[in-house]
Amino acid sequence: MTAPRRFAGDTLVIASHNRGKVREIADLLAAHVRHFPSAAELDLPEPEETEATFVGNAALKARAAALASGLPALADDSGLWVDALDGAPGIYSARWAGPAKDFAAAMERVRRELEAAADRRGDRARFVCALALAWPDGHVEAVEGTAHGTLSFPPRGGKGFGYDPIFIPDGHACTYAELDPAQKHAISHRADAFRQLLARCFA
Ligand SMILES: O=P(O)(O)OP(=O)(O)OP(=O)(O)OC[C@H]1O[C@@H](n2cnc3c(O)ncnc32)[C@H](O)[C@@H]1O
Ligand SMILES: [Mg+2]
Repeated sequence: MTAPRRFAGDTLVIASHNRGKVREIADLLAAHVRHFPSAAELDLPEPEETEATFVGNAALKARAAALASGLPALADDSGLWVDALDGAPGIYSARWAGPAKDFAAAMERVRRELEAAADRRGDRARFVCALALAWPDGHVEAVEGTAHGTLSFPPRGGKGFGYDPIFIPDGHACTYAELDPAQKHAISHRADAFRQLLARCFA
């Protein structure tokens, strides 16, 4: 096995067009990287996510941004995995919200499909976050983090983004959207992935 490649520079492109994610990634990176322009700030195109896995799509997005910018780039591909829906919406989590990014509608679809699920496997779910760090020469390092929990309806809380208002992380009584950013960072799927990436590429 070859050793992981370390990140040595002071600028890392955040290859995401999702402002909620970019904010969380910037928080989690702040102590380790000096400059982290986002793909939107650099006007980089948003590639089509054609892979079948979180890691595959994270690598695709990171590689595209590294090639287009000539700088190392970090991408996040994440989503909500609902046990009773066999993992849906999963890698399609953003697509369930449609071009208008209507997460109220996407959360309502989760509720409807959960209610209709024939085998009533309950309300267990997890958030998954794959992070991929790519260099302009095409090299990629990738990790995947998870946070387990249950779903709760109606949606609650005004913090966070996306599906946060329906996800209650294990060990808590409130949803992700009711937690302050620092509390979410202590337990989130994204923080879990960052712990692994920092140990692998920034140590
Ligand atoms: O691909 P980029 O440009 O990074 O932005 P995106 O929003 O399309 O991101 P994804 O393709 O990874 O889709 C992930 C979806 O899952 C949702 N999601 C990911 N992490 C989340 C979190 O911490 N809390 C709530 N929802 C989350 C989020 O709203 C996205 O719609
Ligand atoms: Mg996306």
